[in-house]
Amino acid sequence: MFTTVARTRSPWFSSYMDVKYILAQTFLRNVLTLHSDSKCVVSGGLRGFSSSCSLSAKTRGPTKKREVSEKKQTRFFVDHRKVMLMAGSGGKGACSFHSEPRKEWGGPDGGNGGDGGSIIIKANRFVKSLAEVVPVYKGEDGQPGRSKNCYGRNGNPKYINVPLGTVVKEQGKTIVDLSEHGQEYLAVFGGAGGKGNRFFLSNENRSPMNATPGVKGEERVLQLELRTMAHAGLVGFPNAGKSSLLRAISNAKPAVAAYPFTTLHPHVGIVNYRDHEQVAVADIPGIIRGAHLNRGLGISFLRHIERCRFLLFVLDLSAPEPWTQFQHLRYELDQYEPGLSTRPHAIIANKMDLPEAQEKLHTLKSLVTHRVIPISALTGQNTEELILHLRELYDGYLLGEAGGKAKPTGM
Ligand SMILES: Nc1nc2c(ncn2[C@@H]2O[C@H](COP(=O)(O)OP(=O)(O)OP(=O)(O)O)[C@@H](O)[C@H]2O)c(=O)[nH]1
Ligand SMILES: [Mg+2]
Repeated sequence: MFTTVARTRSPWFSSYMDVKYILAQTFLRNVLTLHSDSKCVVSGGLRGFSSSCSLSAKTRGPTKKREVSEKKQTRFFVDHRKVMLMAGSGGKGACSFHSEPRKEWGGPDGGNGGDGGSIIIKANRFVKSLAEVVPVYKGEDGQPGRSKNCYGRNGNPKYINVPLGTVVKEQGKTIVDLSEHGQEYLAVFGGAGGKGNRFFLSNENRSPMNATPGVKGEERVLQLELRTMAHAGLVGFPNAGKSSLLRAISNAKPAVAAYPFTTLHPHVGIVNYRDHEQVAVADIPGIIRGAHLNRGLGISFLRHIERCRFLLFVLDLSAPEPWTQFQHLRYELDQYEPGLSTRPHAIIANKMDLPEAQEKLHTLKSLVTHRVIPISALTGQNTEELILHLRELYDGYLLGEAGGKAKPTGM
């Protein structure tokens, strides 16, 4: 249409318009090609032109949330922290005298300073580790008092949110165990605000000149330690199949791989029963012989099973002498806390799907006095027996220890 109209005017004008038209078309084609891999609407120089190219976005399908690797997760999982807490100091009191026309000596009117803000440690079930806790906290200072009897504002309290199961310690001594959502511990008190000279007005002294400074806020160095809360703890050598077992019996999805020390921090899974009872099971990193001498990952993470009411020793029946694993595990547990291995427990003989396992099972049963439950976490073989036994242990705990309160220490 362009060219037809143009030709009626002059040949020069016509070729000029032709070139412009071609250029405009090329430009639009380029823009469309550039954006063709994403949903876009291009509005060209020509009025009313629009083109949607959302097709490629549709064919891409729903975007999948990428799984975070165990190693990356561990970077965000912190189970102990040392913190220095400095509460806010009180604001100083003011020293001033009221003065206005024809009332020159109106008396003292210096207001008091505000109190400093305290620091409170609060258990929050939405917080999963101590990674967000910083080394130093400083409370808000109170505002100073002012003339005309104006009091300074109090400093706002500062909250440190910690996960449930955080133990607060000072110089190694446990002060408080924050195990319930919303539970608070007032760690450091803010300093009291100073008094203004109005406060010192008396019949003896009609024009007090003194005002006091605010009190300095309290200071403390505390250790925060997270102890996972679960009813049962899975204890075993690396690669024994603890994480596979937790996956098989609960809703948790810890990483599973054929190399040792796949699990680097504890995972808690919930085993649900028909009567709506729930038993929490914790999978912790693998323990090796000499772990108490800091071999492997050490045994410091055993703090996570300190609260567990019963233990499940997971043995790898594909290993040469699986019964020795049981002895070594008990020894390492007792090195961490004497008597820890004597808690109610069961032995889980894992990897029963492998051919050599059956023979070793007989030997294992003849060597130990405790109940042995043969299973295969990989195929799910006999996991029902384990789930039922877990319930027996749980019920025994309810009857014996808690007298009806179905919670591990502090849960
Ligand atoms: N054949 C067989 N292999 C299993 C079984 N359970 C676990 N495995 C394999 O053993 C390897 C280790 O399993 P994990 O569940 O990661 O072992 P883990 O005890 O959690 O290991 P760490 O986290 O390193 O302490 C994986 O390759 C699993 O597939 C089983 O019942 N049978
Ligand atoms: Mg594991």
